[in-house]
Amino acid sequence: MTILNNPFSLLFITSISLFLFRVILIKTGFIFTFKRKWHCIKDCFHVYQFFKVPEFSESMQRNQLYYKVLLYLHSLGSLEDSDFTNLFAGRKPNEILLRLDTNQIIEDDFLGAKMYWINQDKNLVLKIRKSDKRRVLQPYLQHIHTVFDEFDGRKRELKLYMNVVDDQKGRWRSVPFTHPSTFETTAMESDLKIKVKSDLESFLRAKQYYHKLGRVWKRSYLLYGPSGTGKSSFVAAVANFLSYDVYDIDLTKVSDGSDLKFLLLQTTAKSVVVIEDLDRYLSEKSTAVSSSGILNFMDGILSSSCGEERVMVYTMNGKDHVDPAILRPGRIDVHIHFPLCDFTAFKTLANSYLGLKDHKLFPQVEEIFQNGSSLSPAEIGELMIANRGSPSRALKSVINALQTEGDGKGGRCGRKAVEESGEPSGVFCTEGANAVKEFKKLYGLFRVKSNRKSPSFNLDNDLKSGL
Ligand SMILES: Nc1ncnc2c1ncn2[C@@H]1O[C@H](COP(=O)(O)OP(=O)(O)OP(=O)(O)O)[C@@H](O)[C@H]1O
Ligand SMILES: [Mg+2]
Repeated sequence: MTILNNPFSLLFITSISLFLFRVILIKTGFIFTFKRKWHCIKDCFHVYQFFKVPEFSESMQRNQLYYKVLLYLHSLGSLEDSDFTNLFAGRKPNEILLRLDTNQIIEDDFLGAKMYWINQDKNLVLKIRKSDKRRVLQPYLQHIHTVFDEFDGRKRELKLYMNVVDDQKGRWRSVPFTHPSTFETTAMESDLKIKVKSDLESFLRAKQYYHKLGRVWKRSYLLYGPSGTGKSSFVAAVANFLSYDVYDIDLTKVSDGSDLKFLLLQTTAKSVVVIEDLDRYLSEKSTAVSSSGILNFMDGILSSSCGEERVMVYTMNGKDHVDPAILRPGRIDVHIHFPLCDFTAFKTLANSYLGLKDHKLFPQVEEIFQNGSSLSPAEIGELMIANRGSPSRALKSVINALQTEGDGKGGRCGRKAVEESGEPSGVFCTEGANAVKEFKKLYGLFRVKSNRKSPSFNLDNDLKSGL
């Protein structure tokens, strides 16, 4: 009793009690439970409105807003404070990504209003107080667009989509696209690399031009050449260069022409749509899609929005037995030949695989290449990887392989070339030195014309005039 009569002791005991009470409140879930109950009570006195953002439209086209909102929500700090969320490994080592779970609710504050997002299966639902709606909804959606654009401009996480037969969860499954291939790592003639890059850049700037012409804003490439010459790696390099997603179409999993169009409909803008080994599918008839189905797909005639801002790439081992209708301008704008390895490509490979800029064995290798080559960059790359501990051994094994595998007579050419399919005769000799000459001539014309008009216009003018 004497302690309680002493004001100092009383003050001390009260402070200790308050401190302990605070610790209990913070350390236990009491305060959170209280807050939640309080929210529930407040909810009863407010009228809410719900706005659904579905992943697909009625015509099964992907809803861009859905992806913008999803990306926005993943950028919010409140995701970390959720009761439950998914964790995934990121692209960088030790990177952990937080991902929304089904039915997870995310809170967001905007201009003093509380916004709730509910992640339902294939829908994102915005819950907002009716009294706040008029004031904040429009600016809030605008804010989401701005955040998305900023993020998109900085760096998007690219995705590789593959088509599946089962359509329960849509026709595309995606994984992060992490292919390291770039134009720098691809062994091809440097002139050609520069021209392809500028062709792609000019395509990116040409939206208005395509629209003025009433054409779908897309550019189609044919990559053809023997196996292991870098066609698939080139597709990855294009995607990395443009920061575009990749949609890889497996034609064996497509039931018919309309199914193929449907797949295209479900791709998003800013993407590279690839069909690998098209010649094989066509000749073996290993796909249920008819040639006319392929032609319709290439034309992208379904609607202007389904083919917009796409780069279409078709790969083939050879185009000799392919219906010329498939190769005609408009369907395929640029043809790029991927030949077997030549000395220039060999030097690029030696530099990237072995770190060699020069070596005393190079003249010998060059001499063998002068007679032609029978090995692909993939084969030469493999020899270099296997012997990377000793550059001299690696070069000797390449020399050996070139001498034994090939007849040394240069049966096949060793240069890359690009063609615009608008060439009147439809033919550029892409073999050997001729190919280089023709290619330079072609791009020489590009340059001349681009000096006269804006670059984005010229490529198409060249095509239209049947360059
Ligand atoms: N031109 C090249 N420059 C650098 N690496 C290359 C080149 N060509 C092939 N390679 C290497 O060889 C491997 C196989 O190449 P890729 O898969 O791109 O060939 P491809 O032409 O698509 O073959 P296929 O016709 O069999 O599909 C890859 O690992 C790639 O790194
Ligand atoms: Mg390939």
